[in-house]
Amino acid sequence: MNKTVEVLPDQPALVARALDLILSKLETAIQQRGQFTIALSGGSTPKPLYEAIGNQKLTWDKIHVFWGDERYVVPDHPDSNELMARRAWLDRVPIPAANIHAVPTLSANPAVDAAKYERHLQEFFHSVPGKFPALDVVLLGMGDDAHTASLFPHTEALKVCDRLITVGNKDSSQRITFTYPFINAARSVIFLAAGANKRPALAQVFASEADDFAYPSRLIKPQGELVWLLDAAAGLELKP
Ligand SMILES: O=C(O)[C@H](O)[C@@H](O)[C@H](O)[C@H](O)COP(=O)(O)O
Repeated sequence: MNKTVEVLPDQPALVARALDLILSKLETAIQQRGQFTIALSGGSTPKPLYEAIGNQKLTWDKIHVFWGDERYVVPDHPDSNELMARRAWLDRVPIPAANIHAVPTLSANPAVDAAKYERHLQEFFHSVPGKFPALDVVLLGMGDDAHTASLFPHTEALKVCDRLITVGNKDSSQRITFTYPFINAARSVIFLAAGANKRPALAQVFASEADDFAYPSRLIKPQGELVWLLDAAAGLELKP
């Protein structure tokens, strides 16, 4: 694992750096493999990044968008990660509808939809059960409790290591999430974390010893590249 930690002066600088990184990986991926695959995170931090990507002139037919996690709500629900990304970016660019690989949430059974998303990913990547296909980029945020995607502390989702997709739980609300082994198969994992409220969780995630199940972002150790992009408020005391 190749880990880098960058502390940017503020959130606009963090977004600008994330955009640079993603555009560079997009260009390399399309040159080398003819397509670019990215999994998006929800939350508030990435929204300006999605808006910035939506302002770019890119070869949209070669770009495929997935979600690393999704709330178990209908796609037009205000909590939907898909809705946020569509409004901020995807509905503003000529990306083919087939390139937007939204998480299914309409079967009224999260486990059924998780399995459905897994099958879709396996078909897209021509992979077989037991293999973890590599996305070019998985974008992640981190909650104040050190959760990432919908992998929350001390939940069953953290024990799922033989699937790509599973059901996550935040208190009583159900989610669909990449498993941590699937995230770790990515060529690049980019965390975006901003705000002083992230400091206590970051201290645990970066500590040499701590309980991975209490601080799930610790489980993210990709075979490829791990990049933490922090603003100064979040990264002030970090000794990478
Ligand atoms: O569906 C979600 O909410 C996200 O995927 C979640 O994991 C998010 O990334 C973190 O909670 C950080 O959220 P902020 O960016 O708002 O701090």
